[in-house]
Amino acid sequence: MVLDKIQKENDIKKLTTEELDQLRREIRAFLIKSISKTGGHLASNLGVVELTMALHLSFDLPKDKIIWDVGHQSYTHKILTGRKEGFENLRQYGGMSGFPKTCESPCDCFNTGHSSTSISAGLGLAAARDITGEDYSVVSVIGDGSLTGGMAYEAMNNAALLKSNFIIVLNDNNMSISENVGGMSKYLGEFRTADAYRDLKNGIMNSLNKIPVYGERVVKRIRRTKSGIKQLFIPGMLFEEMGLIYLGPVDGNDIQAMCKTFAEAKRVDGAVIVHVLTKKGAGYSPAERHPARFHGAEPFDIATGLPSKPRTKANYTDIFSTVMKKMGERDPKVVAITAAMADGTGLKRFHNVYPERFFDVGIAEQHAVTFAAGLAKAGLKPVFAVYSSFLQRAYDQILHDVCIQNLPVVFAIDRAGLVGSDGETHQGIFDLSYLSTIPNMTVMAPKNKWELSDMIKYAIAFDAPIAVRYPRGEAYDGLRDYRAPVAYGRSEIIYLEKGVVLFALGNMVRIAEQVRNRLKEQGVSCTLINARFAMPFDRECIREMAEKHSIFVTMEENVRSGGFGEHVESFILEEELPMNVVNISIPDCYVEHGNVELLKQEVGIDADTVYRRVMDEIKKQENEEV
Ligand SMILES: Cc1ncc(C[n+]2csc(CCOP(=O)(O)OP(=O)(O)O)c2C)c(N)n1
Ligand SMILES: CC(=O)[C@@H](O)[C@H](O)COP(=O)(O)O
Ligand SMILES: [Mg+2]
Repeated sequence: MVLDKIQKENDIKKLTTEELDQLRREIRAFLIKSISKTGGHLASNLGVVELTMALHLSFDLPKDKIIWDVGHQSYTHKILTGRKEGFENLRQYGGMSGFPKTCESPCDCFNTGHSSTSISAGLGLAAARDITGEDYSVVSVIGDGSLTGGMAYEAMNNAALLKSNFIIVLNDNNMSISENVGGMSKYLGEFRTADAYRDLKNGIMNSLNKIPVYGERVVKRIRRTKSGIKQLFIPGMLFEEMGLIYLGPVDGNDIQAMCKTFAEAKRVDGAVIVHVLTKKGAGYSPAERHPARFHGAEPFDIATGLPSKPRTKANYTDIFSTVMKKMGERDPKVVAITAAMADGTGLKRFHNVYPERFFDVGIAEQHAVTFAAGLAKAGLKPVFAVYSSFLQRAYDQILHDVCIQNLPVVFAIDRAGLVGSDGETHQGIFDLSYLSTIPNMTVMAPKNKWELSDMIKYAIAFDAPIAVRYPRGEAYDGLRDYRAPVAYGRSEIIYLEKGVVLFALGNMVRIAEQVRNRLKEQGVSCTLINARFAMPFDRECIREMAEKHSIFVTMEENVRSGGFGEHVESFILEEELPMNVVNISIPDCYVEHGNVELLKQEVGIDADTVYRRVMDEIKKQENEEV
């Protein structure tokens, strides 16, 4: 196996041309086999095998710096830097991350996970290098999907100004997770179909270049001129007009051609963009045919490409998807927005039925929020479906554009809570904190699948900013009989006793039920309340509980700081209610990748830990009484 010759970075440089050809096949086979077992981002990785090899052949790691945008396509880079063994426990607890991690290897120079950050980070490294007088290349690899994110343009604008030597590799597979969208995607798409035009341009440039002295000057002048000739002959003119040098497009299958272009890019002064054409899923036909399904794949059968463990129960996203379709039918003012996550958020169905009321804005969460504000201002009912961690970057738009004007935008926040294998960049554990402090914002969380449906309907009918947060994965179908109508700021009492109150939010109600059963076995009487609203939480109910309870347990899947429990606790203190508060939440830290149940134990929000903490509090109070 040629792959066995790769033990560390730069080993690839010792291989012959024939061995390189063998290596690309072996890497593909290896990726397909290992991801079929562990799951992971297969399609994007299959597309960049040759591109990654060319980068590793052309640059000197770890001296040179490669920044992978999002980082979901960094698997070949991990293999080429001696981490092949890590794939056995890819994205599992304690195992190798699915994203670049500086703690894993000196060849990972910058952590990523969220999109469109690589050009800014790369430019920062390049500017620092220039100041400190060091000598290394900086390369940011960004996909065409990630190039729909605003930060990428802010960074290119700045790169043109700074004039630092800096290489941007545009990995263009004509796909985001699903179809890429928007003007830039259309612009890049034209390069793909313009083979004849490209050949013509290359032919003319080459012929001119061959004319001694004058030819080269003419080529330079053509590049500089703003005339129509330039428009005709120079692809990537948009980038060149911005002040970046454009090279390409280059065939992302052709290692030699890419190496040649990278060598040319290194000689360029200033920022240069190398446009590489790749194919998502390349080399594995199920992934080529269904790149979106194999973007983030669950374990699958290699022969058929079908999931190894087909899902039997609906998840929260499915429920949201069904309700949105219904609401679209009921109310023609309902419009849906996604930031490049139509599949992941379940809006695909809404799109199929109401294409004219569906907006995929690209990976542009900030724009999505302000765009929703505009739609709401004009009388529509926008629902922005978004993952909790990706909404983080739109904090100011939520505050400045939606909440100050008190506009009725619905935030359907999926992946709220621990998401598992994507790890710290993707855990949705901050939204309660960042939303609850914004005046005019209402925040809800459902205990089960029926309540999610009720809350989405309630939110769409609501006339102010409102968020419904729900977790990744299977929707809870217990507590079906508890379906009191949703009322503003009111909780739902599930069992009313005395002594201990479990005041649980969202999917923590399920855990609270388990805790209560165990407390009952020990003869401890226990009230269970489904909080429903994180903001405004049910103050009236808390006051009432103080009459017959001495222990008040808040339960949430969010960090402690600024979270639900902290707000409730400060209310109890302010009102001097005679109850001791036990705050069950995630400690203020970043939570790594791993199985969600395991992570819950690790951070102390599982049933065992909650039960133990309540029993400790009971004992403490008993001791105080003696
Ligand atoms: C801020 C943010 N929003 C959404 C995502 C989810 N996401 C991950 S990869 C991806 C598509 C990226 O497309 P592209 O950059 O072209 O890479 P490809 O998958 O095609 O290789 C999206 C939307 C993210 N990681 N970060
Ligand atoms: C890399 C990235 O940001 C997405 O692909 C993400 O991994 C999707 O997560 P889900 O699997 O929860 O949809
Ligand atoms: Mg792409």
